[in-house]
Amino acid sequence: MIRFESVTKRYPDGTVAVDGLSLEIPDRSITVLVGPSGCGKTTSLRMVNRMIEPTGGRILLDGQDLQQQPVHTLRRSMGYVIQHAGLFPHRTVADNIATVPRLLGWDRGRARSRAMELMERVGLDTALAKRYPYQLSGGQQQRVGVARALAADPPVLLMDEPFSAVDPIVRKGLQEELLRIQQELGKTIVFVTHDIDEAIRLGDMIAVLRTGGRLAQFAPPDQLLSAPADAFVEDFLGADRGIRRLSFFTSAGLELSAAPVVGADDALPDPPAAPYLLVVDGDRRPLGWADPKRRAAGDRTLIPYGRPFQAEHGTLREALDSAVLSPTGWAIAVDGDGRAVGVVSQEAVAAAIRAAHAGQGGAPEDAEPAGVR
Ligand SMILES: Nc1ncnc2c1ncn2[C@@H]1O[C@H](COP(=O)(O)OP(=O)(O)OP(=O)(O)O)[C@@H](O)[C@H]1O
Repeated sequence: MIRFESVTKRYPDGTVAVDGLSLEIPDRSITVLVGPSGCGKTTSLRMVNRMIEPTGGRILLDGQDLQQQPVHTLRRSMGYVIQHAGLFPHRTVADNIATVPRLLGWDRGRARSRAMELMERVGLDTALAKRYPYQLSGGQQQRVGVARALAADPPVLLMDEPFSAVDPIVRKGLQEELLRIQQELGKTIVFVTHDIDEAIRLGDMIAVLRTGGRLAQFAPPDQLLSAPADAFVEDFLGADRGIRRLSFFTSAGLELSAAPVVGADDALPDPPAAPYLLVVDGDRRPLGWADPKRRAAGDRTLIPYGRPFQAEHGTLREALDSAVLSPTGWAIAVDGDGRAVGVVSQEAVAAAIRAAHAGQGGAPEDAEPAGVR
């Protein structure tokens, strides 16, 4: 565990970048430091690998004061990833990744096979091994940066805005990759970002810092969203925190109704069983909604269904989004293969949200308001 004890950093010009920071960073999880520009995130992170020394307080790693540990041993136990990856421009991808193993005295062959293994782990085609950093996209460079940081299998990974320089889609891919790698490797990751959405997405714990390097709140993302400590944190979280919090509730408990389903080429039942009928293909994948009134007038166009949600592995946020996007007001639930397994109304999603907020942790069995039962 990494423990900050009343850590202060005052730069020689008098700037107090970090002010009495106390924090316990749990092992084998992702802790995000987030806050506005200049609030001391980078300074805090760099004090962990002693690129910057505190001017007050101390930092302990597994109970040992960092000051007591030789800097080079410490740095080798901590991978470090920065914005723009910071790769060595004149070294190939494989040589970049193998930097620390080579420093540790591994022979060339072993370091190289480790580099190949890590390229696969971070989702890079090993055919890129002989390229130079300038021959890669920004996202690929960041992956190399992550692979390089993981090369000597350090228990701690320090990441300073590692995904900030890439576009939102690449960034999402990198975030997913990091979560996947973390599931496999279980590192102690300290991650700096100024983006609260990234913090919520990645963090097991989130430390919100305010200008002057003071801790505003330290909490898991769900708790941060449900109970911001003060107006500063609330403001920093943004206006739609209620909606974002729904990402932490599963959709698995939503009671699905069996939609009146028809095949693409089928005639509609007469009389129709519902105001709208869900039209599916031969594999039960949704195609759209049929409106019996339109059909009667000879119009066979389907009403678009928006975006279905995953019945078992989705969230209430996705179910709500799905219901809101659907012109019929019904969200379509699908299984892992995209096959329709049922539908749920906006009202039922709303009831599930009320129940979740009432502390029931999921969706109610029926559409009754939570307080009634
Ligand atoms: N070497 C230095 N000398 C003087 N002041 C510094 C030095 N490095 C950083 N600072 C100041 O310390 C404060 C914290 O800087 P730091 O880089 O830790 O913030 P940050 O939260 O990472 O910011 P950003 O999100 O903009 O990267 C800022 O006011 C910054 O100007």
